[in-house]
Amino acid sequence: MVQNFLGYGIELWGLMATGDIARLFAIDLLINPETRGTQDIHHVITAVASSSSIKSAERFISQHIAPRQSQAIACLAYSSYEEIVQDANVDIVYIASPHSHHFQNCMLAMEYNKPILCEKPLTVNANQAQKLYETAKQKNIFLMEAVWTRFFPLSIKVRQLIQDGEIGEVLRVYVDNSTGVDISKLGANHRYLDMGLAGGALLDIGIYPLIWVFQTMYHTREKSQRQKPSRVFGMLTYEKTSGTDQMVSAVVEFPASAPNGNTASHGIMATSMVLSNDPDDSRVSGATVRIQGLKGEIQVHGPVHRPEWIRIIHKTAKDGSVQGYESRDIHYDIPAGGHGMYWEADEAARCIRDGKIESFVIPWDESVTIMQVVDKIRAQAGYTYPEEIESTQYPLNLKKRTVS
Ligand SMILES: NC(=O)C1=CN([C@@H]2O[C@H](COP(=O)(O)OP(=O)(O)OC[C@H]3O[C@@H](n4cnc5c(N)ncnc54)[C@H](OP(=O)(O)O)[C@@H]3O)[C@@H](O)[C@H]2O)C=CC1
Ligand SMILES: O=C1OC[C@@H](O)[C@H](O)[C@H]1O
Repeated sequence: MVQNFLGYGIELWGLMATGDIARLFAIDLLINPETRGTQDIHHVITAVASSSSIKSAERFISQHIAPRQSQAIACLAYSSYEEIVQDANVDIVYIASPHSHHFQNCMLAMEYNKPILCEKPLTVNANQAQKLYETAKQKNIFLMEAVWTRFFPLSIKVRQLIQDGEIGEVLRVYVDNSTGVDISKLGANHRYLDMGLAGGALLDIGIYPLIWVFQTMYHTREKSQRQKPSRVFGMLTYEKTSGTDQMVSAVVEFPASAPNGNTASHGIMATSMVLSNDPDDSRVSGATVRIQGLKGEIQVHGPVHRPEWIRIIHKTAKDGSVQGYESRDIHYDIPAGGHGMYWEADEAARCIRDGKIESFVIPWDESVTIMQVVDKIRAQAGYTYPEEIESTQYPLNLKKRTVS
């Protein structure tokens, strides 16, 4: 990271892949950080790599970067991921390939000691995640899973409320992330429907309910008090043509918390690609996340991955008996017309500036534990992906993008 004359740390980003989320991330990165109150970090994009063609990288730069970044800053186009990880003018790579490829792409970046922010889910399974974090530790390289929702001010507030005891001990969390995609309109090789790209609901959108379950029931405890799930029960249905998973329901049980917990707690998650938790797009279908404690409830409204507002409901008590309820709402803005991805980028940049290799907000062991839950749900359904994308061998040549 270089320092400018005003004392800002300037993070030089290289983007690996040129798909949908890379575009949203690039636009967010180049929004003036002061619009969200960030005074210590600036981001610039110095390189973009496409595994399919140099044209794709060049087009991405001219459409999404050039209009937003000073022409004085050179942004190079590369036609391979191998080139971008060797660019000395890149402080950190953002990996935005399909999740099937994250393990190989992260290993490649670490071969050249490049710090990484890698899109969710970090990998296809827990063994791959474990191997990545072990490699990062051994080589002293920053590695963070891009679970952007956890960096929203709304999420930070929810975690703080729970830690402050606002709703008492949390016994149950319900989360439904069902996005209502019209699968018939997707091309046959869309990543959602491609087993070779680790398609399906669980890894793509089911990961968010688990992110919520863990950030409310696990991460809110002191590190020494965090206990791994005692049991996981899951069910899964398949999309008939592609064989990818389409709908998943699961219960994650956490053991009673020592020393003051009195009972086990349940994280209940549902996800579906074809059903929707907001069927008429009206935002009036109710809370998508409900965090239920002995003294009240926190409800989260809006998309599970990009939440908008919360309602805090308290039991009011007098002389030990419940008298009624009171509630208050807090609405959150995503400043400057952004998508909300800049907060995770700020965190990654600060970690690198401060010499950290792991973010406290999504610690490595928690990221692996979440993937272990995913593995358990998949194992109960006997749901596996092609061997090469489940593998922890590196290097392996995986399927390339087909450009039509
Ligand atoms: N945080 C969030 O809100 C979101 C996160 N995601 C995550 O980001 C990742 C990418 O998703 P998204 O951008 O929607 O996907 P896209 O299909 O739009 O883009 C993926 C890109 O990855 C590259 N790629 C490398 N190998 C392949 C391959 N074999 N087949 C297809 N593409 C390949 C391509 O770029 P190139 O040819 O230039 O190398 C392609 O454009 C996923 O892991 C997903 O879970 C997705 C959406 C939202
Ligand atoms: O992370 C995501 O969030 C939004 C979804 O539409 C997308 O498929 C998924 O990858």
